[in-house]
Amino acid sequence: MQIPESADGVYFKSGDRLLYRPILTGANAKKTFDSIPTIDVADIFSPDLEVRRRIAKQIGQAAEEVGFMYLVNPPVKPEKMDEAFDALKSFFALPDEVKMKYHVNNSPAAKGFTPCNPSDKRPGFAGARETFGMGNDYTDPEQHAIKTAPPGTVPLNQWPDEELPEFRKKLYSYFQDVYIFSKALVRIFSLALDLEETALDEFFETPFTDITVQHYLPQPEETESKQVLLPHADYGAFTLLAQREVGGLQVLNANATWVPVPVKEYAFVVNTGSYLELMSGGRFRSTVHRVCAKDNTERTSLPFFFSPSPTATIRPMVSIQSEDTKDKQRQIGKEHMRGMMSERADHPFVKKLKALGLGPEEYTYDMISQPLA
Ligand SMILES: O=C(O)CCC(=O)C(=O)O
Ligand SMILES: [Fe+2]
Repeated sequence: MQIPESADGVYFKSGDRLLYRPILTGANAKKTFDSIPTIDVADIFSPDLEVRRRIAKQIGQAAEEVGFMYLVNPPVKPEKMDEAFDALKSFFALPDEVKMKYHVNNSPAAKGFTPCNPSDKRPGFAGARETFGMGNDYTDPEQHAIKTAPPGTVPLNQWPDEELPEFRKKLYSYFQDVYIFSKALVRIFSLALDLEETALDEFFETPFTDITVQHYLPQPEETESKQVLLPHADYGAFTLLAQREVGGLQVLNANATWVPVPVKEYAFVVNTGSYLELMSGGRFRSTVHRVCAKDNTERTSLPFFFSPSPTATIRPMVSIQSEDTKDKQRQIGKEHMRGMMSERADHPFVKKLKALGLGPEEYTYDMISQPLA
């Protein structure tokens, strides 16, 4: 999808839709945020429900007013974050021909390495970044606590065990902690909607998890305004982003002004995505953001995308506040397949599905982990 540019507003992508927000100035300007709120979650596992409710109130307010927040003192230790970033640094430092062994085209779920390709015409990709991704793969024993793989399942994740024997262990150690944190946040969001604390649990029994690490490359000829990740809204339930040393993330407010999200060491930047927007009847916002290159430096960002189970069908769980979400329901597995089909036309798995003549209505998430006939 090409994203048009305009002097009067901002075009952005959400899932497979193109949306627009006008710049409002003077008398038209709305009351909106100009910074990202900070919330202390040190007591997220407190046995006292009232303490958890207090955290939920603050997080709910931030999700409604901004859609982005810093969560400080999270239950993921600084050492874990450092280990994950260090492991990623060693991965991206490998020679290209080694990284190419783990190319996303080897994985039906497009997990693994995507090289930086200057001729890649996809928005935000041209010469800007390379990525490494991992996510749901129940053939990995590290995920057996969530689920074991049904017979015939093919592996989806790819690990550079040969070159970096510690990489997988370090990334999984981080994954396990952010996973537990995310499950706790599901309950916090439930409380924030004045629901029973466990009311949303059933949607997240075997959640979609996805880490897609972005390694932004230095942009020697560019000024600060070069967009290296184009404006978009995340479509998951929520995202837990870890940043280290170099910033560049910006968030769009209601007047279409870009608000910076500078690095706060060892905090998570948490943003609510379109699935939680729908489940919250439009209360929690899926806010537009982008990344701009800065000072010709490289940057690595580590997002953990957390979504309902592929088998879940989500719906508004409280009264509807925004017309946008009226009467909507979404089948998560199908949404995922549609996203993959629209974003990765050149992927062999996507081509194979097309060759079989299957239309979007026939896609099921199981197709990804079972060999295609
Ligand atoms: O690199 C960042 O800081 C943000 C990444 C992001 O927004 C995304 O991957 O969806
Ligand atoms: Fe994002």
